[in-house]
Amino acid sequence: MAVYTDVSEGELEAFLKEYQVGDLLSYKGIAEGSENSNYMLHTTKGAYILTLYEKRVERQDLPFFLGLMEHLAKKGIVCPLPVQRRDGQLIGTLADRAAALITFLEGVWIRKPNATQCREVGRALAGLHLAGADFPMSRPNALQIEGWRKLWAGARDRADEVEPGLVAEIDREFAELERDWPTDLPGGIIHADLFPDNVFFLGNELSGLIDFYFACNDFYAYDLAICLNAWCFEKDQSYNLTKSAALLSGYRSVRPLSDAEAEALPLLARGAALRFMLTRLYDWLTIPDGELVLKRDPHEFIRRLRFHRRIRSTAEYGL
Ligand SMILES: Nc1ncnc2c1ncn2[C@@H]1O[C@H](COP(=O)(O)OP(=O)(O)OP(=O)(O)O)[C@@H](O)[C@H]1O
Ligand SMILES: N[C@@H](CCO)C(=O)O
Repeated sequence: MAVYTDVSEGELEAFLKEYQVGDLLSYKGIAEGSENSNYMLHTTKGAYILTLYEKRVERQDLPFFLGLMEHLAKKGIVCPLPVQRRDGQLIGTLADRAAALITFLEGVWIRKPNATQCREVGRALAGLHLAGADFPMSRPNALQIEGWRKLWAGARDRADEVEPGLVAEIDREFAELERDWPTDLPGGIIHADLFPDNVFFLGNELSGLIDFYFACNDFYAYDLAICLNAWCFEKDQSYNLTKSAALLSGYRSVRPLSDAEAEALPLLARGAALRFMLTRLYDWLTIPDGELVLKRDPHEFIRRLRFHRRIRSTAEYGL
């Protein structure tokens, strides 16, 4: 999260009158994260997270995201619950943005996850895939190859400033991914952004999943490939095979992977690395410095992309 939009106390109090959450005691912006504006609220009834949806979230998609959280929570996945307004709606408007209140989850996200925690994440991801299978709504993935192309079009002119030679490398990558991207793997609802900062733990026990604002319908194995990118690289960008093997075995203990899914992992992981490189690159080049917004480094994902390109067998992921 981040704070792109400031909210005054008066505006917030008026907004909260639409809910049965008591009176406002305190609120503060959460600097962490990069997509939406988030505030931590304390009211006389408890703690809540207020989210104001920013550029990558379309208002028309909110019923999908919030409905999905309700659906998953009912199925036993620990995730925030959207709070209903007095009129029964889940979405309001604050400071000219679509806004929602969600329940606060206990736990912390882990800066340096261990293999046991990676196994838990694999299990939770598979659990989410199974629990989402009967969710009645669907949403195409806006960040598939076509969406990546749009981001690239907005960043390509200046990409060589970030790293010389990047334009030619990424153009080649697009050509290969477009040629080889699978078309018929098992799919359904995926989280699509299950990074360490979106998973809370209490010790080694996973205590909740947050941030469903990229959730969509896509291949399950693509979600797994996102997690390999997000959880298994160390700070020096080396790949931690122990964590990777743990994450994959955790996943497979809940939902088996077909041979076709396993074989597709290196390519899907390249696509996932490219996707996160591109959103980061775009933000890197377009968000002014000095905002209360975390600008994430695209270089990490350039290196991860190169790693996956060199993979010749899924054994290199510990599968
Ligand atoms: N339901 C919740 N309970 C407790 N803390 C929360 C909750 N939702 C968000 N947070 C806090 O806000 C931070 C950012 O939230 P979130 O990851 O949803 O934001 P984002 O801008 O969408 O970020 P990202 O860059 O990961 O997409 C979290 O790391 C956490 O500290
Ligand atoms: N998890 C993403 C941010 C949301 O797109 C990243 O680390 O780049």
